[in-house]
Amino acid sequence: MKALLVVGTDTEVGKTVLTSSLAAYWQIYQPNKSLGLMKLIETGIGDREFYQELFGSSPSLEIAAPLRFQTPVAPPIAAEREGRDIDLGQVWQEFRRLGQQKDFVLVEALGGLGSPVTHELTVADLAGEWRLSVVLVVPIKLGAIAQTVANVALARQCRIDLKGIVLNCVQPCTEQQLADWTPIELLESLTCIPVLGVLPYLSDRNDLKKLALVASNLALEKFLPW
Ligand SMILES: Nc1ncnc2c1ncn2[C@@H]1O[C@H](COP(=O)(O)OP(=O)(O)OP(=O)(O)O)[C@@H](O)[C@H]1O
Ligand SMILES: C[C@H](N)[C@@H](CCCCCC(=O)O)NC(=O)O
Ligand SMILES: [Mg+2]
Repeated sequence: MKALLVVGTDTEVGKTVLTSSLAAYWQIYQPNKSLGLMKLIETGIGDREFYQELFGSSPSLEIAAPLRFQTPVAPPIAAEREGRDIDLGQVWQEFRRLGQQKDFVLVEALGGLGSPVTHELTVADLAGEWRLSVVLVVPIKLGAIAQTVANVALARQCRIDLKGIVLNCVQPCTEQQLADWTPIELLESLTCIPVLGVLPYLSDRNDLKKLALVASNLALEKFLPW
C-alpha cells in the first residue's frame, strides 16, 4: 500500500496546508491516478470540511474521516466528554480499504507526534505500529528547533520511517526569520533528518494551482511514491 502520514510538531502548524498542497499536486500531475485523503481522527470541525470544499467535486479523489468528535481537544478527552469510545479498528479498516482501492493515500494526523489518540497510544505509537511513511511539518517560529528535536527523538523511539521535515510559514516570514528560527543546516545536523523544503505563506489556501505549485518546490522524490 502506498501511503504517507503527515504529522506536525503541534496542532495548528500546517498539516492541513501541506496535505492539501500534496493532494492538489497529485491531482494536477497524476490525473489518471486515484487518491485517498483521510483525516486520522478529527476533533472539532475543520479539516474534513476544508478538504471537502477544496476537493469534494473531484471524481478521482475520496475524502475519509472515519472517526469524528465535535469537541476540539485531544481524542481521548473528546471521547470522554461525548460518552463515546475510540474505535481504532474502524480507523484501520478505513485506511486499509482506501489503500486497496486507491493508488495513493494521504493521511493527516492530529496535533503533534506526542498527541494522544487513545489513553494508551500517541500519534507516534500508531505511526510506528502501522509502519507508515511519515513527513513532519514544522512551523517557522521561535522555539521550533526544540520542538523539532523532541518530535524527531520521539519518532526514533517509535521506529517511525520519517522521510523528512517540511518547514511551514504559518505567518508571512522573511529569509532572515527562516535563518534565525529554523536554520536548515542546524536542524539537519541535530536530527540527521533531511529538510525537504519550505512552504511559503499562502494568502489564499483555496487556490489549487498555487497549492500544487508550492508542493512542486519540495523534494517530492524523497517522500512521494514514484
Ligand atoms: N502556509 C500557510 N499559509 C497561510 N496560512 C497558513 C499556512 N500554514 C498555516 N496557516 C494558518 O495556520 C492555521 C493552521 O494551519 P493548519 O490548519 O494547516 O494546521 P494543522 O496542523 O492542520 O492543525 P490541526 O492540528 O488543527 O489539524 C491555518 O488555518 C492558517 O490560518
Ligand atoms: C482540535 C485540534 N484541531 C486538533 C486536536 C489537537 C489535540 C492536541 C492535544 C495535545 O497534544 O495536547 N484536532 C484535529 O487535528 O482534528
Ligand atoms: Mg489540520
